[in-house]
Amino acid sequence: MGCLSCLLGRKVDSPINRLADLDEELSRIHNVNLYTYKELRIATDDFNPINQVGEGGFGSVYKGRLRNGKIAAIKVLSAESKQGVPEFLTEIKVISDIEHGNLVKLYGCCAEGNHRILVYNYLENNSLAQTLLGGGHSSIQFNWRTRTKICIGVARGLAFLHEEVQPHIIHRDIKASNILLDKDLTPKISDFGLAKLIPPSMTHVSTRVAGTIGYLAPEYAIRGQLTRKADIYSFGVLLVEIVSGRCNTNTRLPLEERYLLERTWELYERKELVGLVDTALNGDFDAEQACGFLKIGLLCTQDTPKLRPSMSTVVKMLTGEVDIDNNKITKPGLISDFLDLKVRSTPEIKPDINTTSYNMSTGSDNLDNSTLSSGTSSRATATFTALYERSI
Ligand SMILES: Nc1ncnc2c1ncn2[C@@H]1O[C@H](COP(=O)(O)OP(=O)(O)OP(=O)(O)O)[C@@H](O)[C@H]1O
Repeated sequence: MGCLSCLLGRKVDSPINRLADLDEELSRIHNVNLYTYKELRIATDDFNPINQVGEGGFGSVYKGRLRNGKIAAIKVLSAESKQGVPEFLTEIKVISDIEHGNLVKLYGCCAEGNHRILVYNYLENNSLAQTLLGGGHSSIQFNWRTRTKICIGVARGLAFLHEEVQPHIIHRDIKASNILLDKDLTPKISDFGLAKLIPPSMTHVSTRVAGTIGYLAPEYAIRGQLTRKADIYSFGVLLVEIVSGRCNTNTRLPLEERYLLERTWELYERKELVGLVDTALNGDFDAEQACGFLKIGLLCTQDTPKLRPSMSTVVKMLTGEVDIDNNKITKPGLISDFLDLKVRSTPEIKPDINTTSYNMSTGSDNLDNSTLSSGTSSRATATFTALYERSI
C-alpha cells in the first residue's frame, strides 16, 4: 500500500488515510476513472465464478454492476503484471481517451496494490468466436447484411486505430474472440492497447492455440517484425472467416480443407470462390459482394507486407468506393506452409525456430517502420514457438 507514496516520492503521514487522496491525485494527473477494489468486489459479488464470462490470456473477465448502475465487463489482469501505477495509468489513459463506434469503451481501471483491473463497457452478444464461429451454440442469425455490417465495422475500427489515433496503435491480436457484439450486433474491437500493459518478459499465450496461429502474419510470427501490416493480415483472415462462417484452422477436416486461407487461394485459382461462402446462408447473399470480400481477404494476407492495402483502403473496397484490383492478388502468405515443413520433418531434426530460414519477402511497411524492440520480437518468437510446440 505504502508503495503509492514511494512512487510519488512523497512523505505520507498516515498511509491509510492518505491512500484515497493519492489515488485521486494520480487519477487527476492521468485523467483516468479509478475504481476501488472494494467497488469491483461488490460489483462482481466478490469475483463470484457465477459472474465470470470469460477467460483469456490476460486474465479472467467478470460481468458486474457498478455503483452508478452500469453493467461492466471487469477484466482482472494476471498477477504477473507488475507494472507500476503511474506507468499503468499512462497506458490506461491512452486507451481510455480513444473513442470510436467500433471499439470497446474502457470506463476506467483499478490499480490498488498488486491489483490491475480494467473496466469496460459490457457487450451483450459475446464475441464472434463464441457466436458465428461457435459451432451452432448461439441463436444469433448472421444473415448477409449483418455480416457486411460486421466486416465494415471492424475495418473502420482498425482503420481508426491505425490511421487516426496519434501515435497510431497496432492491435497485434485481431481475431474472432476479440470482436465483441453489442445488442444490435454492431462489432466492437476489444483488447487494443493491452499488449503494452504486459511486461515483455511475460509471454501472452492464447487460449485458442490453433486459431491464433492462423491469424499471425508470417513476418510477425517468425521474425517478430511488427507493423500495421501484421494487423491487416489478421483482419484478412477474420474477413474470410466471417464470409465462410468457419474458423481459420480446423484440424478435423481433411488436410486440403484444414487451413481456410489455403482453401481460399485454391478456390480463387479455380474461380470457385463462391463455394466458400457459408452454407448456413442458404444461398441468400450477394454473390458478387461476397466474392469481393474474399478477394479483399486475399489482398490483406499477401505474403509481402507492402502489397497489403491500408485499412482505410480496405474500408473503401468493402463499401464499394474503390475497386478491387484482381491483378494484385497473388498467393497469400501461409503460416501453414511453414508449419507443414516443420510437421513433416522428423522429430530428431526438428529445426530451431530462430535459425530456420523462411522463404519470405521482406517488404517494409509503407505506412510506418515500427518494427519493435528485440524484447517484443523475442516475445513474438516465443509466442510462436509455444504455439508451434503445442500444435504438433
Ligand atoms: N467488454 C466485454 N463485454 C462482454 N464480454 C466480454 C467483454 N470483454 C471480454 N468478454 C468476454 O470474456 C472473454 C475473454 O476475453 P479476453 O479478451 O480476456 O480473452 P480472449 O480474447 O477470449 O482470449 P485471449 O486472451 O487468448 O486473446 C471474451 O471471449 C468474452 O466472452
